[in-house]
Amino acid sequence: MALECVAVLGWGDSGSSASGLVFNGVRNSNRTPRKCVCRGGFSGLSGHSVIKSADNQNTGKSSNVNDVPGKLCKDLISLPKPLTVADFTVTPNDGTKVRISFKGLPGSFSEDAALKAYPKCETVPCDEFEDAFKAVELWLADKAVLPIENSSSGSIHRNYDLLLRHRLHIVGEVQLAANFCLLALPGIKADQLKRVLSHPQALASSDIVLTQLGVARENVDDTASAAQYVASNGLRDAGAVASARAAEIYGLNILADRIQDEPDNITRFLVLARDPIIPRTDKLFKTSIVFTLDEGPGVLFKALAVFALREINLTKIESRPQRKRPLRVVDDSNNGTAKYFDYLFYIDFEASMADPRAQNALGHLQEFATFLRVLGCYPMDATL
Ligand SMILES: O=C(O)C(=O)C[C@]1(C(=O)O)C=C[C@@H](O)C=C1
Repeated sequence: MALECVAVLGWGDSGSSASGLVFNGVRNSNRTPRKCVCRGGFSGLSGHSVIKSADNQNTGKSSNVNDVPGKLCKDLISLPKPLTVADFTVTPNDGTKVRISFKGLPGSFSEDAALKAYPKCETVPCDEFEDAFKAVELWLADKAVLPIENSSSGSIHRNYDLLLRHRLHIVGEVQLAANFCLLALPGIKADQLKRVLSHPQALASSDIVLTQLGVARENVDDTASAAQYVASNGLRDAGAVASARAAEIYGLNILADRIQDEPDNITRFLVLARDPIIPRTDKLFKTSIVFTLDEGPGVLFKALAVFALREINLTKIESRPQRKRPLRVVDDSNNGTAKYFDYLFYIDFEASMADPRAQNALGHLQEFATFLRVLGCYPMDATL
């Protein structure tokens, strides 16, 4: 019995950070000459592989430089080295740039969140939230950073729905305090402005200042798009609510800083990736799940009790209609048949999936949930 080695190496992800080993297999085979299929600059497998010279490939004789007197290989250094255990570790933060997709233009707060999580990253702006998901699924980006909730305007429902429709995993969260600035073309004063453009959340959060100015408000897709629009169209009667970084990128002046009504306007973003991370217990982890329940009195109470019983703190609960099953038909002996809206419940709780309490709670929930999916288990962001 001979050994056949097949190594498929060099895991490229569209020129970005992750480069490492995808698969490395050594298997037994009854067939003769042993094939080494190597890609991406490596060849050879520790221990077992034999590199053949061109001369003896047809004869099937073994090739060992020690068998060929006086013909010692001159460029031993250039020969491929056997893999070591270090080759099996993919290190995305080794200086090569991790690519992060986000919705918006450069200078948006979502890009700030991506840069907070990965300061050296290369950001990948996307038109829509769904494009940011797809960019990761299609390996155009390594991760996506998307807003999920805001301290003043609440949940970003679109992203809850997309989490379920796509199969990415939550691998992190980022809390970002957005500082809204009023921007305009250089030389323009605040009292010259007739309208102000921005993301609806930024406009709503800057209500006091905008009301004082008496300007009309115009919604655009993101704060940086507002700045870009004012700048590229040379609008002298329009301002933008956006970040100081957007002012710099698009060449606008900051007329007023910190114009948000609430001093702390915090947005929580999720970091999504193709693969989950390994849950740990040596630091604070959070787990996000989504589930559905049967109809009946106290079922949601029972679902929440699986966490309360184990002293697991819940940090967020959200319900969304089930699009594919919008109504549930229930028998009602008095009035015939009743119809109820059917919901998906999203819960974030403070425990790692490596913690037996979390495993038991989910095992318990699974006994009566009609559907349950773990969206991700990730380190908590306690910084601002
Ligand atoms: O418009 C932006 O700059 C965004 O990144 C989007 C967004 C949001 O979706 O809520 C994110 C955070 C800010 O508070 C305002 C807007």
